Amino acid sequence: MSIIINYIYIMATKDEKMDFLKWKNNKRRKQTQSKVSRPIVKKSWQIEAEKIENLETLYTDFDSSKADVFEDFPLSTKTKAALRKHGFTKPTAIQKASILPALKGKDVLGAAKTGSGKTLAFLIPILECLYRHRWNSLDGPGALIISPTRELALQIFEVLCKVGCKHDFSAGLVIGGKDLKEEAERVCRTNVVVCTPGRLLQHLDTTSYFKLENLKILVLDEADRILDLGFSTTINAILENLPSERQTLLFSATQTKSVKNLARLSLCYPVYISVHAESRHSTPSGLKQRYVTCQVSDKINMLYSFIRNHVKTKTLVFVSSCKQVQYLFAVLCRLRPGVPIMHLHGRMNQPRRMAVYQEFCRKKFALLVATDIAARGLDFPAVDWVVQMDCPEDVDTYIHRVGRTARFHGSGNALLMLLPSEKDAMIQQLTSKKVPVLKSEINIDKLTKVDGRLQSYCAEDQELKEKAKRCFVAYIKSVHLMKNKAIFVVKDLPLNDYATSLGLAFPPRVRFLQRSMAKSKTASTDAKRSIDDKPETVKDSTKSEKAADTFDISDDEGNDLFSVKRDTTNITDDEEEQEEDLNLPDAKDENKKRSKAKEAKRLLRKGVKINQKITFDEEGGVDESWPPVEGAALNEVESEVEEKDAGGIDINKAKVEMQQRDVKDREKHRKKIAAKHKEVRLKAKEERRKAQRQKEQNKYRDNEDDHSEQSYSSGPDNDPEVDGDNEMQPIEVVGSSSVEDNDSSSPKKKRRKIEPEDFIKTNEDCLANLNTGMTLQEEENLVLHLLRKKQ
Ligand SMILES: Nc1ncnc2c1ncn2[C@@H]1O[C@H](COP(=O)(O)OP(=O)(O)OP(=O)(O)O)[C@@H](O)[C@H]1O
Repeated sequence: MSIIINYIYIMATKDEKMDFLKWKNNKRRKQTQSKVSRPIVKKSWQIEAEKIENLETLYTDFDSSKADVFEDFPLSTKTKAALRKHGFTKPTAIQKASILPALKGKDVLGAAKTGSGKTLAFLIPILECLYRHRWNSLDGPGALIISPTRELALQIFEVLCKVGCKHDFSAGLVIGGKDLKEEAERVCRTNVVVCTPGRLLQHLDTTSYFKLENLKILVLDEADRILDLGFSTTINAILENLPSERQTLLFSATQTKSVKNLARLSLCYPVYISVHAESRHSTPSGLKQRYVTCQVSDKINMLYSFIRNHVKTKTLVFVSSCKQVQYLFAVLCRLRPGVPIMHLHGRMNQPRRMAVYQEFCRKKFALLVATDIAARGLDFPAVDWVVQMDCPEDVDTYIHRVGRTARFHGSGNALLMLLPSEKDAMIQQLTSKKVPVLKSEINIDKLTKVDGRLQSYCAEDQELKEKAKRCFVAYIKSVHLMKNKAIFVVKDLPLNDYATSLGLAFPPRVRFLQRSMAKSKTASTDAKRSIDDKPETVKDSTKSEKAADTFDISDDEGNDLFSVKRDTTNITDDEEEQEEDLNLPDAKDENKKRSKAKEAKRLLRKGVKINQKITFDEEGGVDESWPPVEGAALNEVESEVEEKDAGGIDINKAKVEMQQRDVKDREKHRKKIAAKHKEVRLKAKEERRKAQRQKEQNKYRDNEDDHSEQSYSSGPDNDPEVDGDNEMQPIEVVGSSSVEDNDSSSPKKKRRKIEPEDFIKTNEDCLANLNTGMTLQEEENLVLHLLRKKQ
């Protein structure tokens, strides 16, 4: 091309050359001009990289104490936009203090009062961390948030969806009660995993392709709870799967400072941030706290009276165990105090739990009875009252429970019911931890008493009675297992009164308690003996006694996520059930049993017959009666003896009687079944026989003309068409199986398998039809004659 241009240039005239040079210069000038003015178009990733670089430089110069709004924070535009969108404009104290160190990549231990916005304090650094690392779905899990309960995990997930709505990360909720396989497929592609410890470990164990080796940031919400004994094995197993080079954030209203716990997390120069450490109280300022002292037997009356006086409020009631929740919920539903009643505990199935949680969030006025699964972290909107029917395990539990109200600058009320035995020690502990709780006096006489109604409910509803029994045992068990023996003294509980207040006539027997009391008795006598022998051993034996009473578990009975913190090895579930079922006579109950016997006598005198059922057979005779006549007679005799003894039910006698009745009943039942089977069998045979007869008659008619001989030998047993001579043949043939065997050539004979019953019937039928009109003697002679002839 250039050769051609050069050739043209040589050949061109001077003017032409001048023009060409002009044109060339002009073009060059324009080209250089356009190059200067055109802006450099950068790729989006380049812009993003620059922004991230700028953000990181801002971290060093930023003073969070001077920043009043999120807009001032060195955050990505996407995070800021989402915060704006959801109305989060001003950061709270904990957010101000902890976001910056977390952005800088430091390990943070954050502590602040309940409802002070700790969730955002860890969610914002998570989003920024992944944004800085330019994380995407192909990178898998980059952040992990562990929560102690499913409800709290769901709540965190919902807030994450709000503040992360402008980012492109994927987030997943990994909690129990869902399809594991389906979850496994998604969890590997999830960038931010919000989970409960048990479910996460399940995935780490079973989902082969789920790996956390790229994890950048780990968050433990309610860290002290997650790091306590209840979760220790699960958390240790999870930590083994995490990379050692990661950032760790721990948040709680009651933060752990246990070096042992923190050492497990291998924190790197952690920053401890406690924004309310210097404040006067450890609970929110808008929270009014009161306590009342009452007997355990007055608790339900007090709760009912409270509800009746606070119908237009949203109330959360805490009790110690699932079984107490179940019973309270059942009776409150029956009592209809005029407010929607809900319940939440760990033994409910997952969809139900979630439904209750969401419904209570939505409701304006409602009452939720719950165990401590609702104590931590849950942000139910506008709760007016928190009522603690049972004394919490410790002050931390108290702080979390009451923290469900008066959240985020709001106000609320808390009421704590204390037994006289619990009061002093608990109040002293609360005061020492800066919890301002005031005493309230209650006029017990003015309470609305519901125990009478509960007793009648229990009498008419066996299921409710069982619930009451379980509630009783569960409460005693929870008190027995509490760590702090200065507060929780099970032997001071008035068991009889408590049982009556639940609607039970007698307190169910709590066997583990009796055993443990017997143990402590022997321990104390041993100690006495050792005092006499060696004074220096006293200390040790008292210690061992205390150790026997001291247990080491948490109270989340029934919550599959909360594993037990206390040592329940001495009390098995089976035992508990037995204890609930058996109400064996006690020396103490002697009087009550006697009065029951008297009551029975009174009924007999009046002629009241209880639960009598008589069934008549077809002839009008008595087929069945309840109670059985023999049994009733037996009872009468026994009741006389019992009256003499006046000592309640004799279990051994009752057992023997029950066994005898059982044998009789089984025999009767067997006979009935056998008779029924026989009837069915006979019916079937009759039908078969009829069908066969019909078939053979038809065949006989068809072949009658052509093969008369054959017809006789194989013909019907009782064919009415056959004549005198031939009538005898079928009897022999049918009766003799050998004939059938020998004459294998005849297909007709083979077809029918003759049963012995058939034979009897057939012969009878044949004989009935073969009326020759001769005498028996004549017939015999004829038969003999024919046989001889045949031979
Ligand atoms: N900066 C903010 N601006 C407005 N509202 C906020 C802000 N931060 C948090 N909140 C609101 O405050 C309430 C309590 O927040 P959050 O649940 O995070 O408290 P918490 O400290 O984690 O409580 P707990 O100790 O009980 O777990 C929530 O309803 C939340 O939406």
